[in-house]
Amino acid sequence: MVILVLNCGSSSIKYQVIDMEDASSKLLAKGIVERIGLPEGDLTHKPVGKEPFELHQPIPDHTTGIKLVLDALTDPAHGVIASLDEVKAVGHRVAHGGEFFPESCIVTEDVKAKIRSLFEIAPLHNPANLEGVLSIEKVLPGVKQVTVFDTSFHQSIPAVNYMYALPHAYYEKYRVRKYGFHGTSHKYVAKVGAELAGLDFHNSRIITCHIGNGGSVTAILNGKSYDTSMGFSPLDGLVMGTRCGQVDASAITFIGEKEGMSYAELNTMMNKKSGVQGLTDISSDMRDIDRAYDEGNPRAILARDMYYGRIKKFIGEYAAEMGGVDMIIFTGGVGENSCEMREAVCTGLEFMGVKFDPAANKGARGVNKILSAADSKVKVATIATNEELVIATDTYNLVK
Ligand SMILES: Nc1ncnc2c1ncn2[C@@H]1O[C@H](COP(=O)(O)OP(=O)(O)O)[C@@H](O)[C@H]1O
Ligand SMILES: CC(=O)OP(=O)(O)O
Ligand SMILES: [Mg+2]
Repeated sequence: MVILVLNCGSSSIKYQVIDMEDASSKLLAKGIVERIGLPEGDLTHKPVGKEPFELHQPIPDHTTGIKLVLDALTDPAHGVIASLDEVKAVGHRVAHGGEFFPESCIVTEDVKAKIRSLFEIAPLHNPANLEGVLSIEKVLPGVKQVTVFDTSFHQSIPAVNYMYALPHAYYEKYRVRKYGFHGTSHKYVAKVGAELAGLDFHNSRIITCHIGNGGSVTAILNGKSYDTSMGFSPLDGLVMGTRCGQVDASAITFIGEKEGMSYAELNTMMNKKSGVQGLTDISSDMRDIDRAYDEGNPRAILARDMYYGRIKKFIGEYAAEMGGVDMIIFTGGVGENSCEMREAVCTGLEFMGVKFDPAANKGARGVNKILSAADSKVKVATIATNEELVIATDTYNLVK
């Protein structure tokens, strides 16, 4: 069964086409549409076994982007299917599922309304995710659609870890609590990592660090999410590309009063103008920060030290919460590629049984690999995440 997987971000669409059967999956193509809504957009299409294809043109919205993807998929030269009729189902990543969705589900009017009701608390993600669903309704009417939520895996977090110490009425009225994100990735890499290290996923203490443009750390106790660094929205926790992560809330109300900023402006400041971008005024992309760091730029040095330091703090916190840790896993764009980050975070954790192997770490990019010494009490690994494969699997199981 041919399944299209869409991961619609605020300005990008990542996609994969996967042929799923009961016991196997075959990747047919993957790619990315970037810079949606900007004067010049890009499509990079990578069909398996064929030459890659690129397109540079304005892409005003997600519907246009999805049409370009479908054209690329059926193109005689670089396509991978003869006609769109071959696409039997579409699986979508949705960032915020609130308390509504402990599991993936088939899209209905009610599901769409619930995704919409969460726009306010996931403004960078949910509107784009729903637009993906609506665009497919337009261009592939009648095809079955499935939504897979970042928050589902974290629904197992106990109240002691998900409640905020705010007046209880706000939880009752608005469900203000920690939800957590990147759940699909945390669960996937923890399972793959446990297998690689010979651990029992259902009887282990694993800390997963998903470090991309957005980033979060999760404590996984006996196969279930026990705590995570993102919160009510994908803003909390780590220092990120443009998001501030953990900050004393009174600093925000203070800035708001001094600068006469509205709540919406404060939200934009924290979500889009902070993080390493805000600290350096250089870039939100860690590759640019690495370059500036190597050139000795003092603000890049401070920003990177803060970014790495915050990851280490969460590892310490979660090891304490679980009474120890058996394995630490790095994934996401930075987690899979930045040897510097992994070494900086793991150095100094010897006291808790981490014996990092810098030689194994060197040059390990986009692979699944153990990075700790053979006699390390705590295993360390980098695992390439594959949220799209999980989405395709859930989609297949729901529609078959
Ligand atoms: N070789 C590398 N070294 C350091 N950072 C990298 C490298 N390759 C990619 N990254 C970083 O990964 C981040 C993007 O990660 P990704 O998981 O794709 O993000 P998202 O899914 O949140 O958009 C960017 O900050 C990028 O700079
Ligand atoms: C939820 C979230 O932060 O996602 P991303 O890392 O893709 O921005
Ligand atoms: Mg991501």
